[in-house]
Amino acid sequence: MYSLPRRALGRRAWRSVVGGRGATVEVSRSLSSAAASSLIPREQCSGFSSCDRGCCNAQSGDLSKHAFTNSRFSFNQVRNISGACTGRNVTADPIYDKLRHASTRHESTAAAEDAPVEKYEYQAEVSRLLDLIVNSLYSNKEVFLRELVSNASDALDKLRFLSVTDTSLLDANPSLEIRIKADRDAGTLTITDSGVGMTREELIESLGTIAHSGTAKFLKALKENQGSNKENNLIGQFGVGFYSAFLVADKVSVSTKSAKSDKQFVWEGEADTSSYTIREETDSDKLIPRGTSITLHLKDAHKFEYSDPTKIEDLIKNYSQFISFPIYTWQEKTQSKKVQQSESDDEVEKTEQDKNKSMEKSWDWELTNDTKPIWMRSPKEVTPEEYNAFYKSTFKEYMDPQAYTHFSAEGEIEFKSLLFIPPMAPLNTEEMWHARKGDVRLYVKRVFISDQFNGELFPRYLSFMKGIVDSNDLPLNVSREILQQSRIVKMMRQRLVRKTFEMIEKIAKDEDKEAYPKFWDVFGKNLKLGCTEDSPNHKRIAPLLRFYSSKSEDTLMSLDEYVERMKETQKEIYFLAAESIKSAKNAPFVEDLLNRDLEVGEVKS
Ligand SMILES: Nc1ncnc2c1ncn2[C@@H]1O[C@H](COP(=O)(O)OP(=O)(O)OP(=O)(O)O)[C@@H](O)[C@H]1O
Repeated sequence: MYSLPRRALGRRAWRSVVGGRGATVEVSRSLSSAAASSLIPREQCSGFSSCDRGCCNAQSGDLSKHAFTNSRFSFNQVRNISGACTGRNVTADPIYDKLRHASTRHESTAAAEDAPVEKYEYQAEVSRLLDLIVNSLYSNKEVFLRELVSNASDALDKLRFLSVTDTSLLDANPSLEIRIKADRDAGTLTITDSGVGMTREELIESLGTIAHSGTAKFLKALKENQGSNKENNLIGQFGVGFYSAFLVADKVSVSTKSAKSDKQFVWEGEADTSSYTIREETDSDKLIPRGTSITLHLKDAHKFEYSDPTKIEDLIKNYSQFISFPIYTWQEKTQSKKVQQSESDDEVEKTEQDKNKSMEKSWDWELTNDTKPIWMRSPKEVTPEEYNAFYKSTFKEYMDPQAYTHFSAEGEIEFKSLLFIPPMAPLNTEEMWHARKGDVRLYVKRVFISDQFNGELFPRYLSFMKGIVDSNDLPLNVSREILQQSRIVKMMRQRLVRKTFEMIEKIAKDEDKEAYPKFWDVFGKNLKLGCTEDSPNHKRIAPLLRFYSSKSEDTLMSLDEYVERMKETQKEIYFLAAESIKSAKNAPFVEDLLNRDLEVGEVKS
């Protein structure tokens, strides 16, 4: 009864059922590749030919080759790398050498004899973003800590994953942790992780360009909302990643030692400038075994608040309680201390307590979060507030999910999962039909593997789902190819889809009659697409479809309700693809059906 054959729908209506043309639109190029295509070809590059030593032209071919193959370098960065042509052997890194040699500006200033400071220009988009952040009136500035801790956690995840195949990466420091130190006297806040760290090129690539999804999305939304007063709220909605440090700091310094390199580098940026610097760390007191240490030099207006260890502890508990690595904060402790008993007469006067103890203040690291992943806990122990908080902190969302489910699959395959239906569709409608990085995080035995396998775990029409999947059966070195051929993954996918339907069905039966229309408004198109793309689940999806009709003009109705109202002699379901119920009713042949008291459904065209 529910099958909707293409013939019966007609071309226009069919298109509307499968989601319209939008369903096949490709995601537009990312900002990073757009940046790559805007790189200036060698022959147009004045920067190369102005080298006063005449050596850069000879090398520029190498540079442009590098620039075009590495989409994240903008020409500005390439051109402004300083220290060029000095012949100084700053680093053995071949890419860096090429960039350095090709540069024509000589802006390096030697901070120490052997550690020249290299100055770089930000990509234009970053400058714009920084300008917005620095001058932002966005009041919820504390989100910066959530962003930096989440980056630290990502860096630890990356290291843990790499160390599965190369245990030597952990040699320098076996512990995987985050430490946060608020220093009242210095007015600084330092977040240190023992994660994967960054090489010099990674620093340039990551902290000088916009090559990552969250910030790119932010900029896109910003463009779409230009001139409106929504700009400040967008910071909260999208998160601006690392750059959010400038919400509270006027200078940020990042000291980082990659697991892949034997050198440590320091990146420094200040608010209100269009450039940043990088130098090698040579001070032996400041060397770290591996990882990244980010120091925020707090703005005067925020010094008091964010150099307060208690405030930092509260923020971590609030925003980052679900990070699965230990987060230690530097806290002052008051301990009772035993004192030597004096035999003098004066001492006899003191109370017993005073005699034996006095209070002692000291500073120490204190574990501030619970490191057991929420999906490993029993659903009975987790509160709805915790699920909502987990959703918001993990997926950087600012609203609660519409629904969630937490379950373990046992038997032939074993995995645990926590799935969420978001409250809103992606702002960029083109993204609606594509698996987005970050939405489904795959773990194997608690080790984070990737957040780019949504397409393997969910069908396209459910690409809006977010969640965690932690498998006990997959190998740790799992790749997309393995996933695509794996029988285990096929079974996991079936279970995940089934659980998703259960959640949607639950919303449909919710006592709150507004809940399902709200869901339908956001994700109705997805279900229509599912109806045509997922024939094995056809019968499960069809009862979830909703329409307006000539007898239900203001309230969405289901096919079941239509069937219940059908006349005894009526054999067919009548429907029409139209822009609105009003235009459907005006269609000439509908009039005849209405005169015969037959109900006509409307499918949005
Ligand atoms: N603590 C860190 N350790 C290692 N790399 C880092 C660290 N912090 C930032 N990075 C690098 O800088 C990049 C940019 O960080 P940023 O927070 O701006 O965006 P993101 O985390 O990639 O994206 P999003 O904020 O959308 O999740 C990261 O992708 C990562 O490569």
